[in-house]
Amino acid sequence: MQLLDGRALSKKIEQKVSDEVKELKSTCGCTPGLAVVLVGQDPASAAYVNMKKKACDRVGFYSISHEMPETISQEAIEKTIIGLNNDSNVDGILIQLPLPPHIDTTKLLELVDPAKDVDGFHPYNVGRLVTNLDGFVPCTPLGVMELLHEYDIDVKGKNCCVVGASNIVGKPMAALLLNADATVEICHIFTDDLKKHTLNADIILCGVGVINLITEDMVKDDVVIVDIGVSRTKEGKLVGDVDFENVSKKSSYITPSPGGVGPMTIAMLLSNTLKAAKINAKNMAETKES
Ligand SMILES: Nc1nc2c(c(=O)[nH]1)N[C@@H](CN(C=O)c1ccc(C(=O)N[C@@H](CCC(=O)O)C(=O)O)cc1)CN2
Repeated sequence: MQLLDGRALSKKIEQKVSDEVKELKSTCGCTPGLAVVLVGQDPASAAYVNMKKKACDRVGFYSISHEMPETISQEAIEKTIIGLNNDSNVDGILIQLPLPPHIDTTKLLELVDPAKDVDGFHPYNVGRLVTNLDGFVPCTPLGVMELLHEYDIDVKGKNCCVVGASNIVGKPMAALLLNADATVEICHIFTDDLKKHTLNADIILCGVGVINLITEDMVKDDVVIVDIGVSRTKEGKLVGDVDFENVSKKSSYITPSPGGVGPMTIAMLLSNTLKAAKINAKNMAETKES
């Protein structure tokens, strides 16, 4: 069994982003900028935003966060997003999810300029992903593809079982795998007999947030396991969806959780923001020339 070490790969990607930022600064004087919108007091969301800010600092991005109270109105958040769409210092905009129940999340995601949509949640970018066109791809599934690539795991022709059908993880994960010529099954809360599907899979990618959902008897020998779930036990320990201790014995490759997919999410956010900044810099240079 070999570990898919997301922490190590994320450091490598950060270094590459950092080098490219230096180059961008020296060639055009541009500093990539990321704006984060955080609504409410959810401690996990606040921790993720903090991790994103620190990562921006490490690679030399400009970053700004708009932290808003739980009771903020839809209109006030919309106004903030419109302001960020028009702010030339901001290349990427991210709305930390989930949002409080009184907020219309879809409407806000649709308001983000697709060219600044570094989370890849705007329907424009979702459409480009599904049609296998270049665009912004959600960070977590993009990070999973990078991790598989790093360990030379080719998904072409493989039976991949995606467990979880969320807009952030499951659906874009399935689209990326399909674009890479995998045979893809998506299982979800209404799937009858999950084990029947997982037992048939060469690669299982699970992101539902249910502790020990995937057990040893549900996987075949030499399976590749990508654990995208994050939960906290009663004792406060972070764990994934997979019974790591027992499933790892049957796996060829497996992600630890924490230390697997999570750090890749942040690395891909940096990579997407750099991509947005480079496109902006190129567009600005072309406008100046003409
Ligand atoms: N706007 C978004 N909201 C959310 C996203 C997202 O991609 N965009 N994803 C998740 C949360 N998330 C980033 O926002 C995220 C989750 C986990 C990690 C991570 O590095 N986890 C570490 C453990 C960290 C810890 O010690 O707490 C790991 O797994 O090793 C980073 C980002 C939902 N919302």
